[in-house]
Amino acid sequence: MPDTLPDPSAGGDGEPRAGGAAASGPSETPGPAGPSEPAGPSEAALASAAQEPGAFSASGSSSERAAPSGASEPPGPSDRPDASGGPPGGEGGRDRAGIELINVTKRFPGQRTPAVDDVSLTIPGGEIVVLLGPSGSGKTTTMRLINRLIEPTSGRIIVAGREAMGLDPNELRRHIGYVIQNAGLFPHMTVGTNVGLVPQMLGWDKKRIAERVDELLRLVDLPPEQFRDRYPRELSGGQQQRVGVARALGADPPAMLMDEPFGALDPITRERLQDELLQLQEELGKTIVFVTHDVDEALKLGDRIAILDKGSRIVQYATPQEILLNPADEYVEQFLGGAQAMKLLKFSRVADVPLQQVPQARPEDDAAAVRERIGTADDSFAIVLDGRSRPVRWITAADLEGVTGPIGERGEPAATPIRARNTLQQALEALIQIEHEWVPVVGPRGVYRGTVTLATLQNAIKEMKEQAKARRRQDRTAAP
Ligand SMILES: Nc1ncnc2c1ncn2[C@@H]1O[C@H](COP(=O)(O)OP(=O)(O)OP(=O)(O)O)[C@@H](O)[C@H]1O
Repeated sequence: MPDTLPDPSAGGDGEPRAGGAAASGPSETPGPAGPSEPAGPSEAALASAAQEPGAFSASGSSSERAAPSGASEPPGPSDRPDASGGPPGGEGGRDRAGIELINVTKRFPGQRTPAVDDVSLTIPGGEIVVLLGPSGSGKTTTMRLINRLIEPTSGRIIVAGREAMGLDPNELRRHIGYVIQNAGLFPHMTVGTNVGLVPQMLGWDKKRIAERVDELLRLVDLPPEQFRDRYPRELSGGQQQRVGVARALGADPPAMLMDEPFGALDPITRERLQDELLQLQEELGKTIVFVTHDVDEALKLGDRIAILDKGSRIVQYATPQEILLNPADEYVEQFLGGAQAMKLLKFSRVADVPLQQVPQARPEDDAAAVRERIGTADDSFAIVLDGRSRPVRWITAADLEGVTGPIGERGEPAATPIRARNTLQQALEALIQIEHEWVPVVGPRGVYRGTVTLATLQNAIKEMKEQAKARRRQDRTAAP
């Protein structure tokens, strides 16, 4: 490993970056030091420096996207885990690898206005929070403050219950993966070496690194045997970006900062990578801060979105649904660009609406008992689940006429399920395409969650509109 490595992330988007860790111009905080690590490599690589897997990880490696509680307020400081200290992965930090900014200001030398001006923001553990704002609003600066590539002028940052300022910057970055536009891969290293960089910095042995590299490449859908020995220039933009994500996940950090990771990709690749990120998140449940200019990307990916104005001033911080139904002001409306009703369908998730619950059955269940569960209504049925609670068939009372003993393989095959993270628009498309009037909904590992019908969608939209109307009335009453 050479002593000094070039910094592919510096000026990746053509602009000099604050605290860019170019080989000759490291970040404001010193780069990690260690016997086996390079001096001054890419900030992306360094910022995603490693940790022992799971040492700091959110409990439960999978989390369904959090259904909004209806309240637009994020959890307040009192909801966060212990901010007073304790080891990473200790009681306070393990549950929720949340991030909190408290009155954070960053004023660059010689600048009249702060790039980040007294910002307070709570990023709940296991969620994707999108920072959406125009160019120069301070999104990147905010990200770099979180992993201490730059230091705040004032204010506090809490990461997984610990004061960031009290942590060694290198230790902090071991808990936070960092993905940037154009991936920031080292061009002279193979894909495998790029992805294994962080475990290598941690001093893992060769076999363990090789296994982890292959595992990560598979995770981002790049078959290791095809991709591990290629160089970044031999990959498409989308593939490079996937490698960037794999590298950031190197040592399973509980949190990831993603700064316009898909900004340079064509729309189709971009959509595909967004879908992959959501799928990955369903399994991994990371705390992700994601920066974008693109409102559709924000609505699609964000569990919550912070809409920023100059100085990272938060104009609105709420779920996508809440923002669409109740934009805080004209600035937010302008950002949304109209067509909110369609966007509601396009970006609200099945997980966000109440699902219909129908009787359930297992192949080994007694026919008479299932018939009783189904009842007598003509359109009644039970959904049959397999041993891993996945929907496989549906069965009516008529199918069980005269049957004794277990229901076995009776009934019709269930429609291909949709996922709880799918949008209402996708649910509508699925309902239009299939013969039945309902479609099963599944969560992680295909586990059954409920069913969706046209009526479910209609009621959900009606309910959302009524909630928004009630809130507007409340706002008008509260206005002086
Ligand atoms: N190192 C620096 N020195 C001085 N000013 C800086 C520095 N880095 C950023 N700024 C300024 O801080 C403000 C916020 O920049 P930042 O890069 O955080 O914005 P952004 O919202 O990420 O923009 P973009 O979407 O264009 O990347 C800008 O006015 C920028 O010029």
